[in-house]
Amino acid sequence: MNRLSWPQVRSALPGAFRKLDPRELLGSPVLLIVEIGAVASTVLAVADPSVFAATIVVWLWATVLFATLAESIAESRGKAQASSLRATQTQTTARRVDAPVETTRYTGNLLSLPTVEVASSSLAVGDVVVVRAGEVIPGDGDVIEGAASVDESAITGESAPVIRESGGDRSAVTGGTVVLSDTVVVRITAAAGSTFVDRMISLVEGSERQRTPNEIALNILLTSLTIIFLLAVVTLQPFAVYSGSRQSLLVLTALLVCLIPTTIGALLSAIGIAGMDRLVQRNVLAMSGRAVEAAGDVDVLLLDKTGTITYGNRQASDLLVAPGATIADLASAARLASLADETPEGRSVVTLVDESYAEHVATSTDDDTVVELVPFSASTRMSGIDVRDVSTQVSTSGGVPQTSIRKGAASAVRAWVHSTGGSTPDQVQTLVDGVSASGGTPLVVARQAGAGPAQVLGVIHLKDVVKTGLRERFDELRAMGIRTVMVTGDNAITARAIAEEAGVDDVLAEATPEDKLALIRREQEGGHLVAMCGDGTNDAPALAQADVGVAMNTGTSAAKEAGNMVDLDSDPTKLIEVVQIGKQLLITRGALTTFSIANDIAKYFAILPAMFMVVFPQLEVLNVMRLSSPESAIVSAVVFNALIIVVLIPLSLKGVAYRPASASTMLRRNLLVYGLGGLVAPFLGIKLIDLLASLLPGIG
Ligand SMILES: Nc1ncnc2c1ncn2[C@@H]1O[C@H](COP(=O)(O)OP(=O)(O)OP(=O)(O)O)[C@@H](O)[C@H]1O
Ligand SMILES: [K+]
Ligand SMILES: [Mg+2]
Repeated sequence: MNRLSWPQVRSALPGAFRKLDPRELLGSPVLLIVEIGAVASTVLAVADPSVFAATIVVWLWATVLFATLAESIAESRGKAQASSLRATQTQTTARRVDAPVETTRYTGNLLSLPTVEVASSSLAVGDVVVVRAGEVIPGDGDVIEGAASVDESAITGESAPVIRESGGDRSAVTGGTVVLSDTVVVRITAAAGSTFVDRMISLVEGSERQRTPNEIALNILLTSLTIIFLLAVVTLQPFAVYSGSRQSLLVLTALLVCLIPTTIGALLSAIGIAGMDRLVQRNVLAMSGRAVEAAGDVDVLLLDKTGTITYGNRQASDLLVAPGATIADLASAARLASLADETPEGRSVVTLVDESYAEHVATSTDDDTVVELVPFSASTRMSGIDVRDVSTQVSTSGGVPQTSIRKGAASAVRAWVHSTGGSTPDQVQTLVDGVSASGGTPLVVARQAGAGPAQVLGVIHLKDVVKTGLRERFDELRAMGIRTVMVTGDNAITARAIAEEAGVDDVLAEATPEDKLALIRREQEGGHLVAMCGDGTNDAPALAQADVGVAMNTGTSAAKEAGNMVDLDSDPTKLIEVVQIGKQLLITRGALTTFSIANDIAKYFAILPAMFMVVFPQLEVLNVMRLSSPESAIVSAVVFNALIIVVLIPLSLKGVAYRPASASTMLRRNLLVYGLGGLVAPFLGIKLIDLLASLLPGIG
């Protein structure tokens, strides 16, 4: 929104007139005072008509209208976007699973369950639906079975399809997007009416816009200034009467409007709306204005590793056998421990074994076994399986020969092996360190047969790829004064290898969800403003605690729900733009406040001499502008005061240019430019308008 076009202004005009309703202006006392002044002047002008009075009345109304126009223009882009989003909310038919689905995790073949067709609007939270290729996903939810490529362009504008799959951190799907291939089973997480798209719509429309703490503080300042000037103008009259130059109410109103901070009062709300809009243009949805402002002051950024710094497509690529074990042992155990592991990592282990180690694995299934699944969790950092052979069962409980297999983070599996009385050979640690040093994630596999000590069988090498171009972007963040810290559940060596490759400043390895949360609290207690980028359910507490929590759109519903921003492009370095936009918002508001207040000072020099020149000819020295007549001086000041709002609308929408620099440098520079500019501009502007106004009969 760099330049204002006439059609844009014209389409915003009806809205601007609607906003003239005094009830709409209650939130902005400065504008309310101007409107009351305009009404009073209109009455006075009707009672005692003159060209001078009529001109003042017209321009006082113009002042209020320009202010409401600024807000209306700022809102116009969002309105257009909202209507295109509404188009995605068409009613569809959903295939709802017509049987109870108990667990939130893997449950077996849900596809075989009976389904009924229902309207998408009747879906409730917890319902499970089946979506086939070519069908529209009927509501927001998490994929609980299957994997599919999904076209999310209706929401993200990105035409390349994305993968959504069960179990991992890429499970969330959005209603209104389209499944391109395969079939997925989705558990609905949002009721119709409170979906992601609903939130997006109310966000871009600004219907949920609440004033931020900074905005409220500034409004209080502006209101105080207004009251001070109101008192000053009111007490001016007794002096004027005493000195024999009683002032007309019209002139006093004009003086008041010129002195109160109308410029920033008029543009304040447009600046805020434009800031949110700039984020939306970058595909970032900010659920709170407070978060956008906080982003401007963020100095620590925490990033999850998998899915945030890396592409998050962690795939098993190799099996490394431990001393004393065989490849057959390792391949079979790894496969068994992954059969029920519904994470993408788990599925990739099965794929690797089936594709590259099939000859080593005995595929015969034993009907006499009872299998108990041990699902992966972020706090145990292990997954696996317990197998009991019921054919040799002696009693119903206890005494049953049991085989347990665990795979997971080296430290977690070492602790498990240790608890059974076993130990981890040094060579295994060497294998683990080797995988880690390459930036891979090692999963150690161990097996316990019967009640004996568990034996380490080997290591699975999970490979992941660091997203490209991160290093330069993290350098940029550093230049902005932001420290980047990678927090990961992975081991220290892997963490360091990836951190090195991506170019982050710091790492916290082997972090549980609680550790991530604690780290944020610690930083906040140290006076830092913390941003967090994450995608997983295990990142949710941290995303909620962070001052700016940016959830990746690829992530889970829980993560998107917890954060206060969602990046539709799932790009962690988008935070650079978010920070820039936040800073720009704060700077723009500061700059225009400075300009507005400096501006008003210059108007003293136009109006006060004009009012009192007759009785105090000494005031002539203040009349530095050499304005043609007292009436012309007052009219020029009022006209300038109104026009400066229009002149500054594009800047308040576009924002003041931001360059990476320290806050104090920026502040000094802005005070100079906007303070000085604010002082000088009215002298030139008012003089110019005076030259034109003096041509009008009855004024000049
Ligand atoms: N399916 C799985 N089975 C067993 N262990 C796993 C599995 N997936 C991951 N792990 C182990 O658990 C650790 C933590 O995994 P998780 O991905 O939840 O961590 P995280 O905190 O989200 O960190 P990040 O996403 O940055 O890697 C991994 O580093 C890995 O060692
Ligand atoms: K003013
Ligand atoms: Mg994660």
